[in-house]
Amino acid sequence: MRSLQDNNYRGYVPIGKETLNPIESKQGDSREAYFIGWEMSEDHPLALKPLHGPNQWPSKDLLPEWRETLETYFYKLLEVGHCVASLVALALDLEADYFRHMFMAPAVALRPLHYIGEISCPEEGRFGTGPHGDYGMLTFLATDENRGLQVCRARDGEPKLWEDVPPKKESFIVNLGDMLERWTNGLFKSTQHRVVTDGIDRYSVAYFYDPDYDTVIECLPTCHSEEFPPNYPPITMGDYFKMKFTSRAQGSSNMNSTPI
Ligand SMILES: O=C(O)CCC(=O)C(=O)O
Ligand SMILES: [Fe+2]
Repeated sequence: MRSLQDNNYRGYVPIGKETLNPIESKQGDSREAYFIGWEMSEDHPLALKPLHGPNQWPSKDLLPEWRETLETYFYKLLEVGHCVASLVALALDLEADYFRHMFMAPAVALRPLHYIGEISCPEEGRFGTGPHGDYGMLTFLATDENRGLQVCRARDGEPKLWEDVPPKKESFIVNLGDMLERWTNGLFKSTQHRVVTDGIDRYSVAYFYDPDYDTVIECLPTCHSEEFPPNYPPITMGDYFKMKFTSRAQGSSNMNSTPI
């Protein structure tokens, strides 16, 4: 297929091709996805960086309104992301626009997802989406009325307790990502989540609100003190993503645990 996912992770990902948690999954996640990011021509200076470049669009004959619909959603959600990031900043005793300069040409991603209606079985390693934490700052999830999403609050507990997140019309489910955990020195925890499906097709749309590629993710000034020094070394957004993609390709789990 012409729109198959490219090196910048843009385009179509067939059913079972992606495995978010290679340790716990015995097969690829039973979903298909389509990734779009910030639209950028090939000759744009930023397009030299990983994750950046043109999106892959199916032909207009095939899906006449696909591009316009997704682009409208993409840029509207970017505004929503900026608003919620301001609230996060205020909650952390920072200026409302604290994060804004980190989102000038951000590596945000929009991902419509279709779950194929398999019956998931976590004990046998069959998931709609394997257990993981999202890598960036915030994720805005819109889902249809079918259940599937679960979160684990006590991520270091054994056995892990997974709770259903009931779908709610006209609302977003907001997940906190790994970067927010690193920025806040563990005060905000990256939401560990997974999708288990029960034989019914399910649709969701994930929007990953993630900063510019070169943003350094380091402990925020209001989140450390002498008794509570930074737990995580600084890392750029780009290097963090590279690290996560590499460890996923090498078969590591994407579940986070509290650093000791
Ligand atoms: O489909 C969902 O509800 C969640 C998807 C998800 O967690 C992801 O793609 O990272
Ligand atoms: Fe996720």
